[in-house]
Amino acid sequence: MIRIHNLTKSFGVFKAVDHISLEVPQGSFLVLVGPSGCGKSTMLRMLAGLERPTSGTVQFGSNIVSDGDRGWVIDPSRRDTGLVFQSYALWPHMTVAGNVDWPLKVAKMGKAERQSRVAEVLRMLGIEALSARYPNEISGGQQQRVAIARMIAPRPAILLFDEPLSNLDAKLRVEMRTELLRVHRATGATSVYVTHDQVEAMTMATHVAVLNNGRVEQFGSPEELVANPSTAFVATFVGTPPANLVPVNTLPSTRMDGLPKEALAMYRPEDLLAAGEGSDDSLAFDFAEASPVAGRTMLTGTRGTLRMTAVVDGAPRLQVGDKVHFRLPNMPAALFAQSGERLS
Ligand SMILES: Nc1ncnc2c1ncn2[C@@H]1O[C@H](COP(=O)(O)OP(=O)(O)OP(=O)(O)O)[C@@H](O)[C@H]1O
Repeated sequence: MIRIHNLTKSFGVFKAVDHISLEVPQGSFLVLVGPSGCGKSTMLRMLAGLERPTSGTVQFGSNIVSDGDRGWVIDPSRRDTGLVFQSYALWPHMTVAGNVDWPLKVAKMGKAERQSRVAEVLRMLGIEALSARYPNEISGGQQQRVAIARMIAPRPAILLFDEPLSNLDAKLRVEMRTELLRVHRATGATSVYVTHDQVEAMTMATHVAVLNNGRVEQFGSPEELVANPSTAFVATFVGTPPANLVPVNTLPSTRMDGLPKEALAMYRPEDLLAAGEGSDDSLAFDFAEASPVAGRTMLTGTRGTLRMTAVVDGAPRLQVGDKVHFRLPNMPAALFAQSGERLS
């Protein structure tokens, strides 16, 4: 179990992490997701013991491992955590096996036991054939596997990942997601994974915390966040593609009835229809792009700073310069205040 209570980290007057509280049970895969600068890495560094909280506590199982109010932090090497960064940070002068063996040596494990554990984790990551190579003799994806093997070798109870896949190409990234989840399950550890990529978050997590400006916008399962976003930020951040928000006062009059004029209306891409001609229940946008997705078409239009995306069957044939008319359902899926809070 990981319990984070009122965790805050200030740099001068700036709060990078601002009173965050959340808890996940053992074996969870918690993803911290949000835009650049929202405080994800600072959170992870506090979990790793690399950064002292300004206030609040971090608890792993029954142990408090960081206490900002009392001003103490258990050393990173004594927290039973493993850490993998975006840059793999392998030791260039050591072979693959040497890199994986190193933390076991530091832990003073006996030689025979070390050998068998190194072989076991290399096998688990499918890199046993590379054991005698040096880091500069293997690919980026293979280096990332070595970094993961090195992290799990000492059997830490908590695995911490900071954007571990962002240096890999798109195809490898998708493969490594599955691989990482397999390793996570095989170890029985609790994982915390930082990413700015909501697709990664939604596909991997048991629990997601969407961060924005150092605060948790919403904490829940991927399904909950998509089905029931509690803020406008979450509504337009998660989902493939994310939901659309339109100011109520720009809706066609047939769709505005009974809605508060100042609010933002949320429409899901799959609830819209697209046409080349306008009607009294449609909104006109400048056609921007269309792409095939799983036998359907994803269509996007822009109007000033507004963007609208629909996923439809039978899309009209459009070219840049054409108008696309999105037909709206009777009621929006949700309403948000201009400030972002959910109204209904
Ligand atoms: N040592 C520091 N001194 C001052 N400000 C810092 C320090 N470390 C981080 N910050 C600030 O705290 C905020 C959060 O940083 P953090 O690295 O946690 O963000 P992030 O969400 O991980 O972003 P990214 O995805 O770009 O890595 C940023 O505005 C950053 O500039």
